[in-house]
Amino acid sequence: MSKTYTAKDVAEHKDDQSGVWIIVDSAVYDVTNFLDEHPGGAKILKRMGGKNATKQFWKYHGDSVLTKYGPKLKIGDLAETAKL
Ligand code: HEM
Repeated sequence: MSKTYTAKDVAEHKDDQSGVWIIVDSAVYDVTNFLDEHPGGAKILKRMGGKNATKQFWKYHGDSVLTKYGPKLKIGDLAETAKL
């Protein structure tokens, strides 16, 4: 079973200390260990830490990016949109 997180949980993870989590669509990703690997750079990703990055994500990437990295980085779903 996948975990669910609230937007508040995600908002508490926005720096090196707490970890960097982002929301894309209804999923939560922990990109803490991906920051230095990100081809678009750590800075732009860090800036979205704790936030809903859906709009920014789809502006720069296609489905294939989530197919490739999603399984590695996804930690759960957003509680508000989780289907029971
Ligand atoms: C789960 C989160 C993310 C993953 C796995 C990811 C992965 C990647 C990958 C694999 C690329 C290389 C280009 C490609 O294959 O399409 C890339 C490029 C890029 N990403 Fe991300 N990214 C993430 C989140 C974000 C976010 C939130 C932003 C913006 C705030 C962002 C901005 C960019 C930019 C600007 C590029 C460079 C595009 C270019 O040079 O044309 N990424 N990212």
